[in-house]
Amino acid sequence: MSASFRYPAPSHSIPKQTSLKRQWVSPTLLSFVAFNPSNSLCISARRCCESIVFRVSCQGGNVDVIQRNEFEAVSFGEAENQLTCVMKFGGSSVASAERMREVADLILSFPNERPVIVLSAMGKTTNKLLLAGEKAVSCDVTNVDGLEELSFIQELHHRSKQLKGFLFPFFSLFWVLVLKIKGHLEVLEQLLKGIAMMKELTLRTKDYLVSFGECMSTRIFAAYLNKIGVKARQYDAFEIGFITTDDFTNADILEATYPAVAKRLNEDWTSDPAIPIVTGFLGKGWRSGAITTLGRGGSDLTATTIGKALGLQEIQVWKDVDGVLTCDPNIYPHAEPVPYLTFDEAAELRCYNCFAVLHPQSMRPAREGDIPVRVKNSYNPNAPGTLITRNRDMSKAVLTSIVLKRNVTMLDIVSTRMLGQFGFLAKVFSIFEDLGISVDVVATSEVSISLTLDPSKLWSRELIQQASELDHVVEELERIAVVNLLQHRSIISLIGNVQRSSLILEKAFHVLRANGVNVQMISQGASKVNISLIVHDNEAEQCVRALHSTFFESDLPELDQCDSAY
Ligand SMILES: Nc1ncnc2c1ncn2[C@@H]1O[C@H](COP(=O)(O)OP(=O)(O)O)[C@@H](O)[C@H]1O
Ligand SMILES: N[C@@H](CC(=O)OP(=O)(O)O)C(=O)O
Repeated sequence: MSASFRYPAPSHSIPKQTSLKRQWVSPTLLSFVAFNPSNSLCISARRCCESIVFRVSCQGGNVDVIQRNEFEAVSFGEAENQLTCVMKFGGSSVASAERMREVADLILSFPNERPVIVLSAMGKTTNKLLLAGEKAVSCDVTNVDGLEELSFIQELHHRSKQLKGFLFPFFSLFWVLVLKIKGHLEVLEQLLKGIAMMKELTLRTKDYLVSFGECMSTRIFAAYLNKIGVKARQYDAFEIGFITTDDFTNADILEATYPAVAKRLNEDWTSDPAIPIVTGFLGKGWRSGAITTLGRGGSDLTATTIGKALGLQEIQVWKDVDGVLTCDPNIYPHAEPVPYLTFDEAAELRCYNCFAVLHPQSMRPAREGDIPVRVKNSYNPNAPGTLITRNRDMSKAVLTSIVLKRNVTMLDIVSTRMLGQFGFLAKVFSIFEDLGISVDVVATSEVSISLTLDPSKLWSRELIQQASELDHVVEELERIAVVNLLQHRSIISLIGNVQRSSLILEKAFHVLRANGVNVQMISQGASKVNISLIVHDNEAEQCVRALHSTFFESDLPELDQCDSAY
């Protein structure tokens, strides 16, 4: 088939009075997948349990089937037309075979896009893989095949590759897929046996272990698209130029990634157009050559990296919520979608030790490439979602969102005045640098510093479990200061309009006082988009709810009045 097909909008792709024979196309006519300018259409349809690709001509409004091709995929897009956008689907969007089918329909409902698809592992596969690895460490090799998590993963992926409702002929793509997925599941079982034998699970092994999730989901999805007649090509990110640091479980993407990824995807697209289906979350360590991961939720970063690398028009991040919400809906169910955000605001939504809506680093490539990011709900595609861009109209904006980070460690460090002010600050930060620990929120006076430790680095190094490492930090600091280590604290970040920070603070403190909460530290970052308040863990959720109802559920004073007042 020609490479000049393009899929049209289902609504206008085929005349209403279509005379496609009913025995061929049942009422379950699914999606129109390709179209060429000479008025011939390729249609993917489902009849009973069968997937069919039709090629029809629709000259003069009459539709005649000119070819019924059940097993050959049609080319997608025109070679001379470049890829247009990235669509990233998270685990919640592709939690089952049925969901994969819905996501495929969703992709096909954007007729003018030539997308790169980034997929996460199906559902909770990453969590299950990690749990299986941890259990394997303390289990006998002979018991590994009985691990509940392994059975769950095997069952989920076996079921998905069969994609109920689609009969595949012998020697078709389906059998290639069966063998590939079977191969992955076998290697996974061997890996878990290896962990059980060695009785250790290093960070490097952890990354290899979780990579099975994305490697399998993308293979299943690409095979499914091909089966319904949409030509797709699967890619493992670590094979196409995603070069990272060797910080296993929390690797950073290196600059070399951008040209390498662009070259590979563009060249393949130009020579043989097929929708790229790329594994999210994964990379290759530049020194070790081993598989790395970008930190939990890292597929968002994969998507924005591809967007920047290819200079695409838009990055779409499809989730299970109606966009970025005014706060975490698990904390407060009345959270509402935020229609517009700037990259700076979105970057401040990061949350290392809780499940944030966007990966903490994912805004960087989008901002650098100035590519709009749209956060959408794959369960509710009609919801407008959130559009994230460089600038937005801030004239009516006060508070945008509230982020809660729980279980944070805080240090109060008071100088013993052995060093001058500059010397003191420099020494404190050099201690953190030497120990490889990043700090998150900081507030200083001439002789004291209060700070919270950035849990992302602590977690990746598993320092949280190793209290001795924290003791070591304190020991080092005690050479120059009196140190108070405070645990079980929460950071409440108020992301809002810089121009209205006094209004935000006034309101926030009024609410906190009314709730009898004592703020232990306050900091406004250099970006000024974020005001952070540190409170005790056990007061935090109540604070978020109270702040939410004040800022988002009741009327704020007229902004003109605020402007003249501040
Ligand atoms: N401010 C927020 N806005 C939207 N979702 C949030 C927010 N804070 C936390 N979340 C949580 O983030 C989830 C979506 O992120 P994630 O699970 O990483 O999605 P996916 O796996 O689909 O990429 C939501 O289901 C919600 O529970
Ligand atoms: N599967 C990985 C990467 C990822 O981005 O997932 P999700 O898009 O489902 O948050 C994780 O669970 O962390």
